[in-house]
Amino acid sequence: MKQPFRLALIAHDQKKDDMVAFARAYEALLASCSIVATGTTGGLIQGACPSLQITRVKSGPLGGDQQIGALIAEGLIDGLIFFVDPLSPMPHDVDVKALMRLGIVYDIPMALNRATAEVLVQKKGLLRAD
Ligand SMILES: O=C(CO)COP(=O)(O)O
Repeated sequence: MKQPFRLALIAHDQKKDDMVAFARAYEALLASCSIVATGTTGGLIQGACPSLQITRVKSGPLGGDQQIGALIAEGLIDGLIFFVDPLSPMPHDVDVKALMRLGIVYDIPMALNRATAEVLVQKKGLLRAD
């Protein structure tokens, strides 16, 4: 049986509206995924897209980015969509960098803006490698 694509979704505060709009636009495709999200992002997406199965970890500044990084290191995430705010300083900037670093180390598809996220969901088709 085909295993669901394990997708992590994260958005910084200034990008949350964009993430919710993205999730609504692709709700039917995302519904086939097993989604993990940071706390606030996950709550907003869940409210807008009731059909999605979302597991929420902690909020980013409280360790959520690190939790998702640990899932990547364990081989439990197939792709990351992280709408990053490039214009605001973040208290947890080191966590954000560490998460992106692990995405590179483990070579998972990692979209940091909507244009790339669209390519990921449309072209890659959210298919697992295994
Ligand atoms: O801060 C974040 C990512 O760095 C996101 O966390 P929240 O989804 O809890 O706002």
